[in-house]
Amino acid sequence: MIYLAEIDVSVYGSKMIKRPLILCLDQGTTSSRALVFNTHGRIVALAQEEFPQHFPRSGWVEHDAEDIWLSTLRTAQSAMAEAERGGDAEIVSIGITNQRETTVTWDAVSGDVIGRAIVWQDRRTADICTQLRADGREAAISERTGLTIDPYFSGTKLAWMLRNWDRAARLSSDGRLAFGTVDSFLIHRLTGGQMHLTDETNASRTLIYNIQNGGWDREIMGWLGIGEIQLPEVRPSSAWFGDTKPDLFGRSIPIMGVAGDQQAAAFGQACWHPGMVKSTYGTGCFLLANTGGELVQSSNRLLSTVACRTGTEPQYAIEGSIFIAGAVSQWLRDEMQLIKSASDTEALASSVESNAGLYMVPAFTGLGAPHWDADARGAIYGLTRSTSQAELVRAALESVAYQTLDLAKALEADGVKLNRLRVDGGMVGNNWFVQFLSDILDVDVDRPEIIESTARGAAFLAGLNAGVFSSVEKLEDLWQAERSFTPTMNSRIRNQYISGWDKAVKSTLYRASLDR
Ligand SMILES: Nc1ncnc2c1ncn2[C@@H]1O[C@H](COP(=O)(O)OP(=O)(O)O)[C@@H](O)[C@H]1O
Ligand SMILES: O=P(O)(O)OC[C@H](O)CO
Repeated sequence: MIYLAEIDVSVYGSKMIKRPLILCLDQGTTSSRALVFNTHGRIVALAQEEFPQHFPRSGWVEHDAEDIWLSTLRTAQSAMAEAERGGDAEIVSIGITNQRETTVTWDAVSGDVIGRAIVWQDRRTADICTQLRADGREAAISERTGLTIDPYFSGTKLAWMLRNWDRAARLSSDGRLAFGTVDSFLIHRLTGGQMHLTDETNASRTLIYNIQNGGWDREIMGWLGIGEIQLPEVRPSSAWFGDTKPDLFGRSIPIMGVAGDQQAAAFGQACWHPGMVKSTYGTGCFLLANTGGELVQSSNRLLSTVACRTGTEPQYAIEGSIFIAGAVSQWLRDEMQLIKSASDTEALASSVESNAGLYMVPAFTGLGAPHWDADARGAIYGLTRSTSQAELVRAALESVAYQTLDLAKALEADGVKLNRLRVDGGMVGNNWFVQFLSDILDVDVDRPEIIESTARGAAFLAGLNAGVFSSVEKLEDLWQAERSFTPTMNSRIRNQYISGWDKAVKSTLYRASLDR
């Protein structure tokens, strides 16, 4: 199979086709999106569906895996029909990128999903984490997995399912319980149950995968009480992950690239060299710094994680994970009903001159890096009789920038200086927020032309593997900044703002310690 990508005409088998395209399935926390990319890395079709979030108890977050599957399938079919309309273009390869850590189990024989998927934000396994720590497992888990013990990761979620769902326990003793992250579940469904696979970036978020030797860690599984389970086989991100079942898309299409959404975003942002940093603002915020072939262990409570690779050598990144970023706007819209749409936040925040001493710590599902406090809960400090809707909205947006600063400080303490930041994700459409971020970080912030970096990264992986893109170097030229934001804030005000935030976080952590 040869693709003459540069001139946009290809030979596919014996058939001449014009315009080879890549379909990317971007399965996020709040919506499933399907995007079709051409050989210039541009989007030619897009379909998106939000799906229900379930919050059955305080701190619990669930998805119905069938919603994940059906919304993925529908958006894929719709984007594909749009992109191939006219008959002069053809999708030749599929890339998958997904919300990470979210845990799905199914019956390996019937394919039936067991219970709901437990989402990465879910905190129900805090007790299992406390027990692991009490058993003295922290150092070994951190060294082998690059992660910290926290409910965020898949391992304790899987352990919880086995302890609490009779059907899961029964299937496990019969040797037919399959475990997977969302990529794995989608691959299983897309291939008609033929393939049980995952990629190494997703595996590296499970807490049961050893990133030092690249294999599932049976000892950690034993500590968690995870016995007989069918685990997915792990492949590099740019590899063959099976062909789709012919009846889904009218023909079989190869799945040629898979990556967790944050590693895919780093790849789509062309952060291919050590020291390059990107931060994605979707539901949460995830800052990844490329460390190349070096597995850097953080001394400042950041995570070590596997990055996408196209060569033979493993690649790594250091990551800071924040649980609530764009989700603050959703909370203002859905729970507080202060705004009609997330984009209303920009005009409201711009309408006030200063933050009026108001701070919101959005620890709705605990605090992630660098604090890792599963018991912390959200708080607002500095309310007065004159506090306005606009000030509250501004405090919510500001909190995302301060949380990023906390990550940047930890990164710097680990020896990686943040010189410049590439941003993407739904929230960076908000100019006020990106300017405030640049002011608080005191660095230039680049927003790329295509903010769908996650999908683009997965399309790059699948396209490189399919031969649609000839080399990583050529792809580097496709990255363009749409706008760069330069710091303009006076340093006295900046320091004053940061000091107010630091006190707000300290108070929140103190309060959590009183509740324990
Ligand atoms: N203009 C905006 N200002 C602030 N937040 C926004 C804006 N536009 C979108 N968001 C937030 O960004 C998130 C959507 O981003 P997206 O990258 O699609 O997330 P995900 O992949 O996690 O589903 C939502 O939480 C939404 O509230
Ligand atoms: O759905 P997103 O884009 O907020 O990403 C979720 C992350 O992968 C969780 O680790």
